[in-house]
Amino acid sequence: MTVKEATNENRHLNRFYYTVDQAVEKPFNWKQMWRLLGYLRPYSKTYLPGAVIAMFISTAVRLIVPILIGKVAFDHILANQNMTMLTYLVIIIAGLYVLSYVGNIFRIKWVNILGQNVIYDLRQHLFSHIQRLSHRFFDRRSAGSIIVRVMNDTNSLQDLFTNGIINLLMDMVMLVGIVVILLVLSPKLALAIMVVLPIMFYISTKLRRNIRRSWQNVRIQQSRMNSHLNESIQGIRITQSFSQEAANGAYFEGLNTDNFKGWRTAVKKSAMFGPVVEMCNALGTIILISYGAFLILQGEANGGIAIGTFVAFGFYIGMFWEPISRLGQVYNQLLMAMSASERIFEFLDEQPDVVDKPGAVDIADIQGAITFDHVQFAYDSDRIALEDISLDVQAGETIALVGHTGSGKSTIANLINRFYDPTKGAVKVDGYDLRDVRLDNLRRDISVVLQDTFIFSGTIMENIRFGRPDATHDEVVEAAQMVGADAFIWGLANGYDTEVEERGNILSAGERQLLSFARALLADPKIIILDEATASIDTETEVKIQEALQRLLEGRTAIIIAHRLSTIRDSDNIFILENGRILENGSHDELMQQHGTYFELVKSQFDMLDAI
Ligand SMILES: Nc1ncnc2c1ncn2[C@@H]1O[C@H](COP(=O)(O)OP(=O)(O)OP(=O)(O)O)[C@@H](O)[C@H]1O
Repeated sequence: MTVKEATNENRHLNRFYYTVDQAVEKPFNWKQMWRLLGYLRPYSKTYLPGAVIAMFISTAVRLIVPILIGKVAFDHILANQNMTMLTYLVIIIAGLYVLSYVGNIFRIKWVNILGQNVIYDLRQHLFSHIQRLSHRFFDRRSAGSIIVRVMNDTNSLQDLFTNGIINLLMDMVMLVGIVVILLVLSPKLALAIMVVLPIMFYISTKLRRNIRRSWQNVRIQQSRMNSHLNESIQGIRITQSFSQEAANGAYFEGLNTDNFKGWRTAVKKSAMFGPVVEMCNALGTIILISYGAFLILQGEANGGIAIGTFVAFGFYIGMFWEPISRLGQVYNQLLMAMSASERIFEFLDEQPDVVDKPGAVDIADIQGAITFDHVQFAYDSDRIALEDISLDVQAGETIALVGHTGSGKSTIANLINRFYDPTKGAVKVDGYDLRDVRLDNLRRDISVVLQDTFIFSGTIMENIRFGRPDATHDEVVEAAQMVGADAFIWGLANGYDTEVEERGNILSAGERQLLSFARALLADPKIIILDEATASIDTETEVKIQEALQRLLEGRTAIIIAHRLSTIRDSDNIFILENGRILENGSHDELMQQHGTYFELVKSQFDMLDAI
């Protein structure tokens, strides 16, 4: 397949676009800029003034030296052939260059430290803020788009903070300095040369923006390739089992082609910048030589210039283009910073909807009684997930939630954890409305075991310790033994010190669940929620697990969400949910006698087993 075909063929696929919908640049906004500059405040007495002073010193030296060479050396010393003065002058100029060199070294050093610190602070601020946001926030956003903001958007502010702001200051001082000096030396020649200025500024800003957009385009292509690669590797088993390697490969080829073309365009445009600056430089030099020579011939007495002025102009013209072209660059950096910071501030301004209210209390010694008092809940305003749910769970009781997919079982668990607040009614623990209790206090006493257990990268030991980091080695082993996880852990290469990668790919689903049981047991919560927790366990293991569960649940309030009804028959109370409402409830025996929905569910599971 040719490069072109590959691109077109993939156009209809609308995947991996999350990075593309984010604007690359935004108009300048003072308020936002001011907020960004606020991140410099912690360094306003250290690196910031240091960098500014160092910058002023090196800029001042660069501005003074051409005058010393032109006006002092040419027009005075050489005109009077005073060799002693010339020696002094050379020593002074050498000294000034050393000063400028030292100033530059410190400027670069401090500016870099400053920039890195600001990005570090910003990223830290953003991450700790995101960690506090409520589930609703994460419901609306993909992990990819959040990662892009924490990494890429903060990175794109890096240039502004490391070089941009100080360069902006330095270039402005330099430009104003040169213009003033040129006007003082010879207004006529200065104005003639400055004709090139707007042309240069225009070309440099336009061209730079064009180049930057091309590189941005390359970054977007690479981002898409990364996303595709990530998804391809994660989903490789599904791809292979559906024999979709060729289609997937063709899609990658399309992305690769876009990337390839993007690079070519960006490199081509970048190569144009140097020659354009050269041309402007040449134009300025031509004006200087032609009009400057004319003014020299005219003589100082007749409104012309001295030779030293001509020499100084030559130096200044050489210094002119650098700040102008860099100002264009800083301007572009500012526009990029506006869009990146807008996205960062959007996250930072996002307030968690579940927070501790002022005066929130701790439940002194949580017992674990749970009450739902006429609870209504909706994830989105137009779709009710729970309607008029009332239930009472005594401390230490085990209840089960049963119902079809989407009936609201996990939503009940989410409300007990206070991941969301009910839209009507109240959820209470030990009689306390959860909205009046400190979140930390509540969640410390609740453990959730999900069917898709999350395993963090690290050792088995660290994973079990997750909910109680100060647990000793023996306590971890004891917890694992109690839930029957100990045997398989010793079978791993390094026992408890075996490293597992993120999501625990080297473990079976059942093993991951046993780990999460141990994790929950070690955390020693008063309330435990098992959401489909025994679904991945085979029947033989299930018997062991049932015993482990007995131990895990002993003395705790338990909410078990299970499709497999055999796991819940001993529960004190079973609630049957349908479309977010409680249809019936009671013990297994009571419900079986009622011949209602529960009875039908049990019967259908038995029929299924019989059929097998
Ligand atoms: N984060 C969410 N945002 C929006 N709607 C959601 C969210 N989570 C669940 N829902 C919706 O709320 C309803 C109840 O979902 P819930 O997850 O509580 O069902 P469930 O009984 O636990 O289902 P399952 O047995 O499949 O796990 C469903 O209609 C579901 O589509």
